Amino acid sequence: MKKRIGFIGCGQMGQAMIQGMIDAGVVEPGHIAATALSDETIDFVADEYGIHISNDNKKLAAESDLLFLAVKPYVYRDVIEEIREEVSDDTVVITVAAGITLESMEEAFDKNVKVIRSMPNTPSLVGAGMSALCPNAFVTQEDLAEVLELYESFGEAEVIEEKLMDAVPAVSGSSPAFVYMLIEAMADAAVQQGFPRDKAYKMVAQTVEGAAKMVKETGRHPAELKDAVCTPGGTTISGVTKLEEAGFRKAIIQGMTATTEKSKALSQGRK
Ligand SMILES: NC(=O)C1=CN([C@@H]2O[C@H](COP(=O)(O)OP(=O)(O)OC[C@H]3O[C@@H](n4cnc5c(N)ncnc54)[C@H](O)[C@@H]3O)[C@@H](O)[C@H]2O)C=CC1
Ligand SMILES: O=C(O)[C@@H]1CCC=N1
Repeated sequence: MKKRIGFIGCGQMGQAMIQGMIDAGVVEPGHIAATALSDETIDFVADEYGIHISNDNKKLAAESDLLFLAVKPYVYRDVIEEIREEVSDDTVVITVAAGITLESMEEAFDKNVKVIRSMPNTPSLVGAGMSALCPNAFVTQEDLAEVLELYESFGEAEVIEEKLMDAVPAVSGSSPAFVYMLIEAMADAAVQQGFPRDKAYKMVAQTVEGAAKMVKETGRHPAELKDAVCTPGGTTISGVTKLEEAGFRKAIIQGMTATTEKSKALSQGRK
C-alpha cells in the first residue's frame, strides 16, 4: 500500500498494529510515521520498527492519508484541537479508543471529516488480531476497503453498526485480558500439582488456541464440543460441575456486561 500512514500515540495498541502490518508485508516501514511524547518511546520505536517517529502531531496529521489516533480516550479532545487545521477533506481519521463515538469526533473537528471508529486488540502484534470498524457518512467505499486491508493484514476484521461498538471491548478489545486471566489461573493449578511454570503455560495456551480453532474450523456448537470431551462419570464432567457451582459462566457474563457498561458510559461522556 502506498498511502502514508500516521499514528498519533504509539503505545501498546499502536505498536501492536504497526508490528502486525509490517510483518504482514502490506506496508513498508518507510510509509509509516508516528508520534509519541517521551524521548524514550521515540528512540525505542525508531529502533524497533524502523519507522519515522517524532513528537510533532501537527506535521504528522498534515502528512498522513490514513491517520490513526492511538491515544487514550481522555487525550482525544486535546489532540484534535491541536491537529484540526491540518486534517484535510481527504484524510481518513481512524479512532482506536473505547467510547469515542463518530458524533463526538464530528463535533470535535467541527467540519466535514472522514472518520472510521475502530476497536482492535493487542493480538494484532502476532497477526492474530480481531477488530471491529464502522465508518461515518463521509468515508467512501474505497477508503473503507483500504483501511480494512490494513486491519485484515494483522488478523480478522468486521464492519459493524455503530450501535454495537460499545459491546466490542467485551467481545474482543478487552477480552484478551480475560483469556490471559484464565490461562494464568489454569497454569497456577497445574503448578500446584507440580508442573514447571513454563510447561504449564505452554500446555494451557496450546489448549486454549486448539479449543478456539475447533470452534472456528469445525463450525460445531461450543456446547456440542464440550459434551464430546465429557466422558460419563469421567474427569471432565467433575470439573464442569465444580465450575458451574463456582459461577463460572455468571462471572464471565457479569465481567462482559461491566466492560460494555463502561464503554457505554465513556461514549455518553460519563466517567
Ligand atoms: N491496549 C489495548 O489492549 C487496547 C487499547 N485500545 C485503545 O488504544 C488506545 C491507546 O491505548 P494503549 O496503546 O493501550 O495506551 P498506551 O498508554 O500504551 O499508549 C498511548 C500512547 O500515546 C502517547 N500519547 C499520549 N498523549 C499524546 C499526545 N498528545 N501526542 C502523542 N502521543 C501521545 C503516550 O505517550 C503513549 O505512548 C486507547 O484509546 C485504548 O482505548 C483499543 C483496543 C485494545
Ligand atoms: O481497557 C481499555 O479501555 C482499552 C480498550 C480495550 C482494551 N483496552
